[in-house]
Parts: sequence; structure tokens; C-alpha cells
Amino acid sequence: MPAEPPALARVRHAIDRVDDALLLLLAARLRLARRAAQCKRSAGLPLRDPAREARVRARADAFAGRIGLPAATARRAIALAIDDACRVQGLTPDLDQGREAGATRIIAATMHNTISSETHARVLRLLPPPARWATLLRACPPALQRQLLERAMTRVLAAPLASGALAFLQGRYLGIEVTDLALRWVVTLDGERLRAVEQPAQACVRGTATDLLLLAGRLEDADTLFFQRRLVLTGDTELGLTARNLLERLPWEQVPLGLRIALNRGARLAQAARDAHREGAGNGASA
Ligand SMILES: C=C(O[C@@H]1C=C(C(=O)O)C=C[C@H]1O)C(=O)O
Repeated sequence: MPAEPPALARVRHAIDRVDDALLLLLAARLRLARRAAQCKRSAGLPLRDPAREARVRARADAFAGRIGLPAATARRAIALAIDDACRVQGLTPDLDQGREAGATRIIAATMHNTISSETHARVLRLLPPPARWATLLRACPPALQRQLLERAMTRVLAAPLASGALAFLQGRYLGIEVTDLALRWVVTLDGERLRAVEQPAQACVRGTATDLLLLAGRLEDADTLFFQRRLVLTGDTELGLTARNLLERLPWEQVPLGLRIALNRGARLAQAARDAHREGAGNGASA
């Protein structure tokens, strides 16, 4: 077997981290399925719920379409997840995978279930705590982190980039620090390209992963976050203030729809999980 070229080794290292994340998510889903079984038992509901399964599949199909994931991949992943969820509840998996589901089942499945906010919080606390995600993210090689950040920024900031609103970053170095994940990147504008570089930052925007995601997902505005000191600027005042102004006036409607939806969902989940973990810590529950 010829030696593994360094670039391939780096990509494979990143693939291993993504695989870890997939397994972590599958483990979280299984814990939630066990919790769903307890809820159904205490409510006297049947454990098997083909209508809900049909709705889970329909959501996955629609979401896969929006994020450009092949439909077959989404279907196989969801089928595996549902099979496993059924197994841990002691149920026989549905081998026809919902193909027999009639219209009435689907309509029933779309009816909203009311669950108490305490149940909701307990369920959210079953998700892996942020510290686990931090370990995974930090294990991603810095060069790859920079590459992913460049791609994400180029997509989110495509409109200000095209209009020249990012010209203030030409040859200047702005840091982005994610305090709870102990991650720090420095970005600059190099000609027409946004780049993440290894340079000391002249100014730095600092916040927690959840708050930065809330900003990117447009669930909080930069003004509020800066005012409440959940986002903090340090270093060169002029560069920092120009960056802050840009964040406050980001043309959100120009961010591609699929990305907006993904950011919004990620931010809502992160916010709800953070609140649940905080409340749990406040009540002395294990988080
Ligand atoms: C997890 C549940 O139990 C089963 C598994 C499902 C799933 O994996 O999504 C959906 C419905 C049920 O047949 C549930 O009822 O939500």
C-alpha cells in the first residue's frame, strides 16, 4: 500500500470526526426514542406510530431536498434510525418503510402534539452537552477549519462581498473567537476572496457558539447581542466598529434559502439545548 499523502490523511482525519459526529447523533436519537417509549407508555399510547414515522420520512425528504443531499441517502439514513429506534423500544421495524401509509395516517401525523415545557427541557438535556461537541470540533485540523470557515463566510456574505461592503477588511485582520469551544480564527479580504489566515488579529469579535449561531441564524440581532455584552469587541476600534456595523446590517434575505433554514434550525436547537442545560443545572438536574 503506497504511503498516504498528507492532504489525504487530513481529509480522512476530518471524515473520522464527521463519522464520530454521526454516531454521536445516532446515540442521542436512540436515547430520545427510549424516552419517547416511556412517554407513550405513561400516556397509554401504542408504542408503534406509523403515522409519525411517515411524517419523519416526509420531513427528511423535504429537508434533504433543500440542502442538496441525495434523496436515497436521506431515506436510508432515516430508515436505519427508525429501525434502531423501534428495536430499542422492543418493536419490530416496519419492513415496508411506510410505503403503505395512507392519507389519513399522514394527516393524523401532522396533528400537533402538546408536550409540557418541562418534558421538552428534559428531552433536550438528553442531547450531547456542548463540551462533547467542542472536543470533536477542536479535533478538526486547523487548516480544514479555516477552509470550512472560508466556504461558509463566502456563502453567507456573498452579497456584501459582491457589493464591496467588505472592502474595509482588505489587508486587515479580524478575529472571530468562539469562547466556549476555545476556537479562534482570523479573517481578511484578499483581493476578491475572504480568507481565514494564520495572523495576529487587529480586532476581535468574541462570543459563545450559541450566540454566534443565533446571530448567523438571525434569531438575535447584533445590536442586542453587543448591547447585552454577549458579543464583545476588542482591539482596533475602527475595524471592530466597521465589522459591527456590517453585522448589524447583514442582508439576510440574500443568504441562500437552504442555508438560512439550516442556520435557523441549528440556532434554535442550540438555544433550546442551552436553556435546558442551564435550567437543569439550576434545578440540580444532571445535564
Ligand atoms: C421514537 C418513536 O417511536 C417509534 C419510532 C419513530 C422514529 O424513530 O422516529 C417514530 C414513531 C414510532 O413508531 C416515537 O413515537 O416518536
